[in-house]
Amino acid sequence: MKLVIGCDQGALELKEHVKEVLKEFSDITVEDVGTYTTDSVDYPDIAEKICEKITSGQADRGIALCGTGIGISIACNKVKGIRAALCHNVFTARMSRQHNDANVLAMGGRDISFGPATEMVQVWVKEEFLGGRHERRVNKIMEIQDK
Ligand SMILES: O=C(CO)[C@H](O)[C@H](O)[C@H](O)COP(=O)(O)O
Repeated sequence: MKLVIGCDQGALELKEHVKEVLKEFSDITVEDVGTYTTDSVDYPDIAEKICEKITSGQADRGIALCGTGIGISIACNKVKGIRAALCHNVFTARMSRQHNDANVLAMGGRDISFGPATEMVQVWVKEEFLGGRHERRVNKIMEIQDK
């Protein structure tokens, strides 16, 4: 799986931690689209970079991080084809894959500590979409963007 990851200054340390966690998965390649320093940036710009990689097919899924995860997830969800899930624990991370087929995991660097983030990422990258009734609902979500 090709994974794209990005953050603003509010989640730089969490991004570096997540990249370390992802190294345990030999079948996952990671592209980091920034930011790379603590200088202030605007999270919508990072969201666009992440989503462009996914919608162009250069990445299968993404991880989007800002201080709370809120702003960057809102921005990602403005992009057609993106289902970004702001998750706070292993349960929501798992459900976002099983029920929502989320293609972006959003987390807050000022919200989630490294321990829970580790487990959330480990679960999220491996969990599969269950389909069935969930597929009908996800299809309805995607139809909204075409109205
Ligand atoms: O979720 C966010 C925005 O909705 C994030 O917390 C941003 O990282 C935050 O807004 C950045 O704040 P800063 O004070 O400019 O670092």
